[in-house]
Amino acid sequence: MSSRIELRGVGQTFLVRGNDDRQLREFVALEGLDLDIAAGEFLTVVGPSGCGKSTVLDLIAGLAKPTSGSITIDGTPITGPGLDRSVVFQQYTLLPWRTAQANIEFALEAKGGLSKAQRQERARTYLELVGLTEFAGRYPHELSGGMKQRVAIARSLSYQPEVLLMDEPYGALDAQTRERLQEELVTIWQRTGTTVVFITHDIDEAVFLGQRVAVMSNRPGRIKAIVDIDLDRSGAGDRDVRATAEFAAYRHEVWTLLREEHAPGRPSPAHRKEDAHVA
Ligand SMILES: Nc1ncnc2c1ncn2[C@@H]1O[C@H](COP(=O)(O)OP(=O)(O)OP(=O)(O)O)[C@@H](O)[C@H]1O
Repeated sequence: MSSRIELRGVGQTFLVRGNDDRQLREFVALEGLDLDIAAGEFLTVVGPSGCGKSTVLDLIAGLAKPTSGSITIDGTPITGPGLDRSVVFQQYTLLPWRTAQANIEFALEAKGGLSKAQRQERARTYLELVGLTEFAGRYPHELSGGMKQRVAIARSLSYQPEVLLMDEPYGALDAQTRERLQEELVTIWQRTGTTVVFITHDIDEAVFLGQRVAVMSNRPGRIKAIVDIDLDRSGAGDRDVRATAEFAAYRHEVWTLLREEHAPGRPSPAHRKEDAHVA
């Protein structure tokens, strides 16, 4: 239940109005972006604000078409949204008039192909996976922010997508809830083998979650470097993986790459583009 995704020479140009003359002009958000995402991998994406992270995710989701280049999933061009891919956004997009369980069932109804009993069973299974069995009957306003996001994740996983696309899904959560959900997500990913692409501003989050961290350059966005992360996350709930020396070293590597983007004239000698694994 996983898919391989390839982006080749992807460019995205938007037409925007100039501040002064209000004339339409081209705005290059992405240019010549190459990226390979292996089947079943957990890839995190970091980059300066406005570098095009969400644009990349929208393109993979099929919510937009690139101006140039190609994007394929298992060799087939992506031409629009599909049930093989599911997106989780920062805002909890739950229906307020439906319970947690009914929100998931509703999404499965839209997908089709399952009887009512199967939908109910599937919704229960995924609520259990995110630890919300006891809250199945609650409405969104009766849930905490972290719980709502867990329902949104359970709903996305319930379609059993091959690819889970996550755009800053934990951005609005407090630090402790965020860490717990990161650990839960790693466990779910290990169990399901889904391909995950996860966008974040948070370097710790990117290092903790990703098997690889893709660092994007300033606009126009490209993949500047890929950092392979080899961390033992087993027992992450009991062991503070984030406090280990390995974690700190990876964190520093990603931080330095990002730092160069904020001060592009002064690359650090240890992390010049040619020293890193450039995708
Ligand atoms: N539909 C659009 N029309 C015009 N410009 C757009 C559109 N969508 C995105 N942009 C511009 O493209 C650039 C990349 O936007 P995007 O949201 O992908 O960046 P990002 O890296 O996700 O940003 P952030 O980290 O701040 O969320 C930004 O400068 C944004 O203003």
